[in-house]
This record gives sequence, C-alpha cells and structure tokens, in this order.
Amino acid sequence: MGHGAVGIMNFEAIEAKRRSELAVWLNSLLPQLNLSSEASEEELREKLIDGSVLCCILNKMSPEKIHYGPRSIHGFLSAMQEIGLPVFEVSDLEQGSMSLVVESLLALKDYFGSDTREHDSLPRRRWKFPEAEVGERMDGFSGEHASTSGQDAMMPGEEKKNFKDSKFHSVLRSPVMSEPSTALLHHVGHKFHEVFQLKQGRYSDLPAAKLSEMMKSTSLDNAPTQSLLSVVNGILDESIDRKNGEIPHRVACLLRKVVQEIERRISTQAEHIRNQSNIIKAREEKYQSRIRVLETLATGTSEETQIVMSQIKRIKSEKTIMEEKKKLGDEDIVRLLKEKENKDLIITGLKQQIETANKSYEQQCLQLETESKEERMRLEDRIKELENLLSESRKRSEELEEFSKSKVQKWNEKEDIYKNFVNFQLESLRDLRKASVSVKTDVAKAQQNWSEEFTMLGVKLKELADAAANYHAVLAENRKLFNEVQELKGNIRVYCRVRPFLAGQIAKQTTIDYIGENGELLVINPSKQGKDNHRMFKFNKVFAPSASQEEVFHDTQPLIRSVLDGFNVCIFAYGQTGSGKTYTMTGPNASSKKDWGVNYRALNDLFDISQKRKNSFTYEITVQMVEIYNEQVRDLLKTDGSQRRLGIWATSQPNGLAVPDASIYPVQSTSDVLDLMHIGQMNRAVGATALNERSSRSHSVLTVHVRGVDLESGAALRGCLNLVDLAGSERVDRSEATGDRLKEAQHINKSLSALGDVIFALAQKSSHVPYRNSKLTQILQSSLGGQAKTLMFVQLNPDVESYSETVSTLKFAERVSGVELGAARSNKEGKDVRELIEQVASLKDTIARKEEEIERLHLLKDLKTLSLSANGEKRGSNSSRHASSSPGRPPGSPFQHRRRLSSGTTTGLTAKLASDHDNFPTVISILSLVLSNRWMIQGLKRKYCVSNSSLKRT
Ligand SMILES: Nc1ncnc2c1ncn2[C@@H]1O[C@H](COP(=O)(O)OP(=O)(O)OP(=O)(O)O)[C@@H](O)[C@H]1O
Repeated sequence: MGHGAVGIMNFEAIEAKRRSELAVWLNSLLPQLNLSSEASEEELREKLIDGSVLCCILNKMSPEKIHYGPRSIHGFLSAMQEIGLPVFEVSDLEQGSMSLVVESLLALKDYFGSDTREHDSLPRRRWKFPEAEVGERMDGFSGEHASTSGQDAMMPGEEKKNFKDSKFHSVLRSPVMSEPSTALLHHVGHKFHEVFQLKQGRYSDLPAAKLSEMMKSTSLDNAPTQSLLSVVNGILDESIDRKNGEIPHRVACLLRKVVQEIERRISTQAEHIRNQSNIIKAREEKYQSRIRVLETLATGTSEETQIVMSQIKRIKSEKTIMEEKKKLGDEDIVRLLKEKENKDLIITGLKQQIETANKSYEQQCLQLETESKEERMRLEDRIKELENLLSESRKRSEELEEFSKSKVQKWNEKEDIYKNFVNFQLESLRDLRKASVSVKTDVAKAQQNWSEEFTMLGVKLKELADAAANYHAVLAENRKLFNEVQELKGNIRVYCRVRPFLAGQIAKQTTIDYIGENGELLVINPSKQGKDNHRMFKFNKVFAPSASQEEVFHDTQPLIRSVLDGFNVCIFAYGQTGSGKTYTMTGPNASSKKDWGVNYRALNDLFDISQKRKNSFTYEITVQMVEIYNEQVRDLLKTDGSQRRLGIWATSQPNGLAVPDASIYPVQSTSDVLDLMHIGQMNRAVGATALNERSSRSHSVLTVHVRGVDLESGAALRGCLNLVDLAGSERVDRSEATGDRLKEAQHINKSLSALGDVIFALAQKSSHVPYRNSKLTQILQSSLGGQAKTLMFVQLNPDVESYSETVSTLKFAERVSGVELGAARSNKEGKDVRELIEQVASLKDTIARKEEEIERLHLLKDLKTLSLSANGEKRGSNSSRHASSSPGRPPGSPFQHRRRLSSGTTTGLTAKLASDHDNFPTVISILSLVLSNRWMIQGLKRKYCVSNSSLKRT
C-alpha cells in the first residue's frame, strides 16, 4: 500500500474518530439526539442540517444566545464568528464535506471544555447574574449581549466592569480564563476589601453571628482570591495593631476559612493548569500526528490535499484560539503560557514547516497533477493500445482457440484413424504372420503337388500341343464334313416356292393342291377331270405361298457359308414370268430388311461370317452384276449409262471372273451391296409384256467373288457366288409376243434350253457339257460344274391359267433335282498354283477369243450358205444341227440338244489336258487351222505342259 493510501486511511480513521468524539459530546448535551458514536457524515448532516440542533447547543452553552433563533444556521455561525471560533459554510452542512462542520463543533466543544457538565455549570455560574443586578450593572452595554438569566452571585462591581468591556466579555467565555487574572484579582480583592469595610467594618468588630453567617455563606466561594488575600492581610494587620496580638477565635476561623479557600483555589488552578497542560500535550500529539498525516498526504491526491487543507484551516483556527487564550491567562496561565511559549514556538515552527510542506506539497501536487495528467493521458493511450491489443489478442486467441480446437479435433480424428490403422495393420501383420506360416506349409505342400502336377502337366501339355497341331486339320475336317453333309443332301438342290395370289386374284382357282413337309407338291388341273388332272412332284423343299423371305433364306444359308470355304455356288430362280423370281432373289423392297431377298441376305450373311472369322481369315469380297439380254452381256454396274457389250471367258474360270470387262466393286458392308444393286436394278432392261407389265426380259447375274486368306498358313480360298434371276420361262406363244418381244423370248428360251442342256449333260456325266451354247451357261460355268453347289428356286404361279406352265416348270425342276453333280471341290490355292491358274486363265482367255472368232466365222459361213443356197438339203442339215429337239419337248424348251463342237484330234499332252479342260483339243485344232503360227502353238503347248505338271504336283 502507498503512502497516499495509508494517509487516506489514517485520515478517514481520524475523521471517524472526530465524528465519534462530536457525537458523544452532542449526545451528552442533547440526549434526545441519540446519535450513534459511529455516525457517518450523512447521519450527522441529517441531524444538523435544519440548524435547530446547532442553536440548541449554543443555547445550552450560552443561554443568552437564544435570541438568535432556534432554526437559524446563520445565527449559529454569526455567534461562532463572534466568539472567534472556526466556522463553516452553509453549503458544507447541506452537501459539502462535514469535516469543517465537525471541526467547528469540536472547537465549540473545546471552547467550553472537555467536561460538559463542568462547563455546563461553570459558565452558568460565572455568566449568569440576577436579573436586577444585570439590569443595574449593564448600563450602556448593548442589550444584545446582555445576560438575562444569570442567577449566581458575583461581585457586582467586577461584573459590571467586565461586562462593559467587550474584550473581557470574550475572555470570560474562554474556559482557560475561568479564573480571573492576578491583576484582576488584586483589583477585585481591593474592591472586596472595600465592600467588607463599607458594609461590615472591622472584622473584629463584627458580631460572631455575622462572621458565622459569612463563614457559612458561599460568598467566599464567589469572592475573588485577591479580595480573600486582602481580607487575610486585613485580619493580620488588625491583629498586629492589637496589643495582645490575639486574634479572636472567630476571626481566626474566618482566616482559616479564607486561607483554605485560597488553598483550594490554588490547588484547583494547579489542577486546571495540569489539565490544560495535558490538553496542550494531547493537542501537540494531535498536531504531530496531523503533521505526519500531512507528510504522508504530501504524496497523496488532490482530494487528500483538500482534506489536509481543511485540517490546516482548523489548526489555524485552533491556534488563533490558543493565542487568544494565551493573552487572557492569569498568572498561572501566564506562567503556563510562558511554558507554552516554547510550544508556541514549536507550533510556529510546525506551522512554518506545515506552510513549507504545504507549499512543497502544493508544488508537488501541481507537479503531480501535471505528471498525473500526462501519466493519465499516457496511461489512457496505453490503456487504449492495450485495449486494442487485448481485443486483437482476444480475437486472435479466439481464432487460435477455434483453430487449435479444429486442429486438435482433426489430430484426434487422425490419431484415431492412425490408431485404428495401426491396430488394423498390427492385426493384419499377426494374421499375415499366421498366414505366412500356413502359407509356407501350403507352399511346401504345393511345391510337392506342383512338381507332381508339373510332371502331369508336361504330359498333358504334350498331348495338348499335339491336339493344337491338329486344330487346323480339325477345322478343315469340320468344313469338309459340313460340305460333305451338303453333298449328301445333293449338289443341285431344288426348292419350290409358290407365289401367293396377288391383290385382285383372290377369286382365282389354284393349281396347288397339297404341299408336304418333305418337299411333296401336288398340283391339279381343275379344268380337267380324270386321272391326268393332278400330278405329284417331290423336291428338296416346297415353300407355301405364306412362306416368308426369312424362312426361304434359312434353308439357303448353309450354301453361303460354303462360298467362304472356297466353294462356287450358284443360286438361280427359274419360273414363268410373274411367278416371283425377282421377289425371291431380290425382294420387293430393298429398304425393308424384312422384305430382303436371297441376294441381300446372302451378302449380309457373308459379311457376318467373314467378320466372325476375322481372327483366322481375312476376306476380300467383290461384286459384279451383269445381265444377259438377247444373248448379249451387259454390265449393270456401269454408272455412266453406257450399255457396252461385254466379252466373256470361253471356258470356266477358276477365279470366277467369267466377264472380265464387267465392273467389279469391292464391298465391305451390306449398305455397299444395297447401293450397287440399286444401280444394277436401275440399269436392268425391263420390258412390258401381256403377262407382266414389268416383266424382266433378261437374265440378271449378281456375282460375288470371295477371296479368303488363312492368317496362319497364308493359304487362300476363292469362292464364287452367282445369284441369277432368270428371265421368264414361259412359252413364246403364250406371251403373245411379236417382233422384238418375240426375239427376246426366243433368246430367253434358247438360253434356258442351253442351261437345261448343261445340267443334263452334267447329270449324265457326259464328257462334254455344252456350256458355250449360251452366254448364261458360259457365265455360270464355274458355278454349274461338278466342283460347284447349285440351288434352283422353282417359282410357281398358282393360277389355274398357268397350270400348263406350272407343270412344264415343275417337270424341268424335277429333272434338275435328280441330277447328281458329284463332290464339290473347294478352290484352294497355293502360291505356285495361283500363278499357274492365272496363266491358264490367261491362255484360256486367248483361246476363248479365238474360239469366238471361229464361231463368228462359222456363223458368217452359215449365213452365207443360207442366203446363197436355195438348196433345202443344206438348210435341213443346218437346221438339224441348230434346232434338233428332244422327243416330247416343247419348242423353246431347255431340254433341246444343241450342236456339239467336235472334239477334234487329241494327242498326248492335249488328251491329258482335256480331262480337265474339255475344249482344249478343239481349240488346238481350230487354232492349227485358223492360225498357221506354229511357234504360238508350240509356246502354248509348252506353257500348258508346265501348268499341268505343276497342277499335278499340287
Ligand atoms: N412370295 C410372294 N409373295 C407375295 N408377292 C409375290 C410373291 N412372289 C411374287 N410376288 C408378286 O408377284 C409379282 C410378280 O413377281 P416377280 O416380279 O418377282 O415375278 P418374276 O417371276 O420375277 O417376273 P419376271 O419374269 O417378269 O421378272 C410381283 O408383284 C411380286 O411382288
């Protein structure tokens, strides 16, 4: 705790003590007040604020002041001022510090002495006079200060004199001056003596009763000491004057009494002086403590300074009082004052010290105030800074707290995760250890088993390697078996399809009486009665009118796969005009997949299968499309619109390119095929006939060439698929054609007859197959030979009116279905073989061209003969060669026998070649005749020798 704080505490304690002292005094004066000895300033203020208590006190102490009014604070203050006691301001009592009020009242208390009872009586005894005496003796004294209630007896002369002196009036009020001074006493004593002499004469002369009365009365008590001494001296003088020197007893008693009174007074004075001395000592101590307090407060606050200033004020007033008291002391008091002079000096010194301390204190206060202001400002700034820092640090701490909380939470979470992870890892490690032990055991066991199995596996692997080596052989075997199955079914297969009645033909009668599941077909002629009106046929399959395009193709599909295996396949539709050939082969609407005919579906299938086999084979698929119209071959895929007549190979070509000049397009998808076939359809010649207004009068041949390469062996397979939509097979007379239409019909019939001739030549295993009798058979040569697979769709019109055509068609089909072509062969090509085949093909091409020339020459020759000769013999010979018909066949029937070119001479090499290429000897002989270029013939022979030997090797 600092000096200032200690000082304040001390000061407050002193103030409280002083208030307590005042309260005790006030209670003793006015018990009805009932003030607490620990009364606070406010309680004290409450009691004193109306002024009545103050006036009561004053009245109690000095009853003559009653006229100031019981409630007048100003009156009280005026009285105090008049007395010379320290006063306070009214505002102090109302709301200011009560310390000044306390000081003032305590000064009043001190003024009247510490013992209230003593002072209560003393002044009364001293100040109050009988009213008559007062009135008598207070002539000329201001009535305002006159006492009206004094009762005690005093020396009238003395009192009057005293009361006439205002200063004396004040002195009388001092408790210190309760006894008169020496001079005063002498004066008073003298008067007393006079009084005694005047009133009572000589003491000795006084009667005993009078003396006794004097002795008994209290007049001595009130007589001044000087008077008493004068009385004593008078008695003594009187006794000296007497001759006997005897002092009468009663005088002696009076003397004794006076002496006793004087002694009493002296002892009382001494006692009083001692008391005063004690009081002064106490006050000195009080001042000392106040000085210490002030010293302590020198470093205190302005408030403390204010309090100290009030203390100083009080001390000053007390000092003034003390100084006044000093002036008014009697001899003892003078002596006492002398003794106290030193004290005064000390007090003066103290005062000076206090003033000095006060000044230094004020300076210090000022300095301290300035410093405190600066310090306050600095501290305020600092406080602001600190507050800012505090708020910032609070924010930061909050943030940090938040951050640390989240961090802690995260770390806790992580810790948990790591703990779990570590536990899991440890657990896993334990498991792994266990597992590793068991695994080691297992591994040992497995090693043993493995070595055993390894041995076994080696054996099995060997078996597997052997099996793998045979895999391709097995695949080839599979294909072979598949094709053998096809062969067992017959190499020329005939499917019969009956067209439904068209819209508007519902009411017509049908010739189809029965269709069996195993290919039986019963046709009847409703217009005929009897045994011959019906006929039963049997084919590989008969499709009823209700059969869908998909069903029809389903049974065709196996042949398509054969093409990818390197077989030549020919599918053609045969039937009268309007019987549904185009419908079956192409379909009514290419845009609708459901309506697709065999052509689209076959090609689509080819792509599908080739795609499935892409890991073992790569396929190249190319397409040609030609038509044969009036025995002229036209390219249907020409996009320039030109209808150039194309040449064809004279003999069957192993590569399937029967028409080398025709456009050939590679196709990779069904859409390519659709586009090409659309072009073909547009280019196809279409003519109107009585039977079918959109009847096609030409054969259309769509040739699909497939070349596949085995990715493993590099071996190539070459297959050819001919899809033929033949022209109508009806008789010329029924089509009612004339002119160009007749000519078209004749060409159609001729080509169909040639087709029949080829098929039946093949059926009879004839050494010569007349392929060259028509363009159609020439083109289809590679697909109609013994190495190919052939499928014929026999299309029937169920209309009764077409009965005879139907029967004719069915008969043709029946004979075709009976043909056995022998085993089909795949066109496998080795590298050397391929080259040789190409050479052979080239040679064959050359030969074919020569053959064409020869034939043209023959024709020219025939025409010349016909035109020049009127000889029927020769014409008959010609006609028998060209138009001889088989017995029972209708004119234009495909079963007409055609002229067969003579085989000519066969020699060693040519005879051998002839077994494979039947036309070769003829070619050789014709070439020998037409071309006399021997070297050419020899060259050809040489080439064929080489080719033949190579083929044999293969
Ligand atoms: N199976 C069938 N279902 C429904 N309609 C068919 C069927 N077969 C043929 N037709 C219809 O019969 C008509 C003649 O068919 P298509 O043109 O195919 O005969 P065609 O034999 O090709 O004639 P042409 O010899 O004149 O070319 C066509 O309108 C065709 O749509």
